[in-house]
Amino acid sequence: MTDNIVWQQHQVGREQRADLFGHRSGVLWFTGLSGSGKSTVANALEQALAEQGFHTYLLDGDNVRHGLCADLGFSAEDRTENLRRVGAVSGLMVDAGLLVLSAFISPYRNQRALVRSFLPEDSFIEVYIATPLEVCEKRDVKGLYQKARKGEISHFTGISDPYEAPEQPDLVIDTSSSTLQENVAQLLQLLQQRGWIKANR
Ligand SMILES: Nc1ncnc2c1ncn2[C@@H]1O[C@H](COP(=O)(O)OS(=O)(=O)O)[C@@H](OP(=O)(O)O)[C@H]1O
Ligand SMILES: Nc1ncnc2c1ncn2[C@@H]1O[C@H](COP(=O)(O)OP(=O)(O)O)[C@@H](O)[C@H]1O
Repeated sequence: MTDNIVWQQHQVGREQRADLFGHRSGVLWFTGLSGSGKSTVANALEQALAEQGFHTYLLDGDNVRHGLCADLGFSAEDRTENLRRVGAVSGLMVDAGLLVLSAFISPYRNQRALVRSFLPEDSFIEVYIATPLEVCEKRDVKGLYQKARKGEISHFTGISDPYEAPEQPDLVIDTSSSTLQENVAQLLQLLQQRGWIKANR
């Protein structure tokens, strides 16, 4: 597909763009079951980062599926295509120098590896939101688990479709046994440890 297309090298690169923002660019990838807390945690972290003047963008499964991926469903093939597009967009945003927060179920290990393949070395942090299925199902914020149990939604992750937990996540968060404030503090600390952001900006 990319035959006869030559990559163009630009003079201003990722590092120069990120330097102008005063932080490193990269992707914080939130994976976990529906209702585990991905969006809530990513949202709260983005708010904390924005308050400190960092340049962020939050990509969220529910939102992306209204536009860029509106043609896709939830078969393994469609999820892979969803995440391929999100991986490519995340790669562009990292090149633009941004701190990207991505909240997608991304249930298969090979799909998360595909996303990683779009990004430069050391610019991907995997955050596993490991809230147990029973808790997510009890929350059932959108009523989707109830529909899945009744067979009204097929391929529902955790009920009628698989979720492959990350083998070596950079951070594990269980939102049923920690507060949002604790989650944000842990994530900020991780970003500082990795040198992506500086404390006391
Ligand atoms: N069958 C099925 N399985 C899982 N989730 C479903 C399904 N149908 C609709 N939804 C809603 O879609 C949101 C997940 O979209 P994602 O793009 O994150 O999924 S994936 O990464 O491509 O697997 C997910 O959002 P979250 O609850 O925020 O995770 C659901 O609201
Ligand atoms: N510590 C916590 N962190 C994040 N969400 C929490 C926490 N405790 C409870 N919740 C609740 O869990 C639900 C998770 O929903 P959401 O963030 O939409 O999950 P997801 O994006 O994974 O589907 C929300 O109703 C949220 O208020």
